[in-house]
Amino acid sequence: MKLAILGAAGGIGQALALLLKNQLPSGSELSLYDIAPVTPGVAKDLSHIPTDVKVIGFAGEDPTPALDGADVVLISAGVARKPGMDRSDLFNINAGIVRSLIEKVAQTCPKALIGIITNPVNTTVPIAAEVLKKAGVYDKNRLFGVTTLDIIRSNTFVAELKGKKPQEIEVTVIGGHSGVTILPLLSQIPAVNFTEREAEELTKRIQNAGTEVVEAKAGGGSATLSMGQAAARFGLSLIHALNGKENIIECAYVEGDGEYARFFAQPIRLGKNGIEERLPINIMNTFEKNKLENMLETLNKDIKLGEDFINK
Ligand SMILES: NC(=O)C1=CN([C@@H]2O[C@H](COP(=O)(O)OP(=O)(O)OC[C@H]3O[C@@H](n4cnc5c(N)ncnc54)[C@H](O)[C@@H]3O)[C@@H](O)[C@H]2O)C=CC1
Ligand SMILES: O=C([O-])CC(=O)C(=O)O
Repeated sequence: MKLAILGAAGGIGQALALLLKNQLPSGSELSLYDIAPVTPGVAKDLSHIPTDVKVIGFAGEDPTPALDGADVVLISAGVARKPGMDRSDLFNINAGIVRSLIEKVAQTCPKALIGIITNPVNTTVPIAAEVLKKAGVYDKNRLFGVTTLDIIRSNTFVAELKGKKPQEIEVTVIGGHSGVTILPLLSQIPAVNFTEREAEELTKRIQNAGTEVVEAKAGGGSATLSMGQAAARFGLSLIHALNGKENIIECAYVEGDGEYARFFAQPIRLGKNGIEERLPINIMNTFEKNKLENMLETLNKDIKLGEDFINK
């Protein structure tokens, strides 16, 4: 299997590449691309780690050589937030970057499973879908907005609050990937109960966790290491599913049945063709139902912005 990272020289890209060099199945290929000239050097550096994963690096304007034959493409190319910015402030720069990279994916490896990390995810995923559609190669089972960071953060924060082991908690997080559109289904965690106040405060912390990191990094960027871990988990799930492993469940921001919005983060079962099944979203309590209701206007606006960017 070949996995390509676009944006591989960045904070997320390098952390992700390191984790994948160590965790991809034996015989895999890791292909690194970034406009930054350091990228072949990042690949060279990683190539000295003794695992049976081949790493090659490409820099410059054209990602085509890096994409050639890729089975999975993870995209973290673009700019990150600084304090005072909202994820939507990244749209002006990142929308064009995602468009041009996806055009190359459509030409070079149209069957690849694509994971979009670049923010604003609520909007960059619809952009990618529309570009692929225009190229005649869109398959809604193969395009994912990577929201795994919301899940691993939720697992950590719930475990902290309830004195549990974080590895034993798995929270379903639905909606999108910004502010009010991030909705952890705390009521669905087995054997863990929250007071109304705990649920309110924890939901707010999970929704603001990206900002927590942006402020703590004081102008030096946003989450890169935890995101590297999240993207490695998601990328490995895609690779294992392509390799035939069954019953791999992840939450991701994907095109679904449109019940709430055209794109919606939800639990999915992965397989050899990407999404095998969109799993039902379990019954929510009133608190969560209200939060869901309240996010939809924002989420649908974010989606339309992406669709219009390509179609208008
Ligand atoms: N989905 C999620 O949960 C998360 C998403 N992000 C987003 O991920 C993106 C990347 O974040 P970082 O790695 O921290 O940023 P970074 O600035 O460290 O790295 C971005 C990399 O993209 C490269 N790049 C820019 N334009 C490019 C192009 N046209 N082609 C190829 N490479 C290009 C840059 O040279 C740089 O190496 C940001 O948009 C950030 O908001 C960050 C954290 C979580
Ligand atoms: O907050 C940001 O800008 C980066 C991000 O998406 C996250 O950390 O969840």
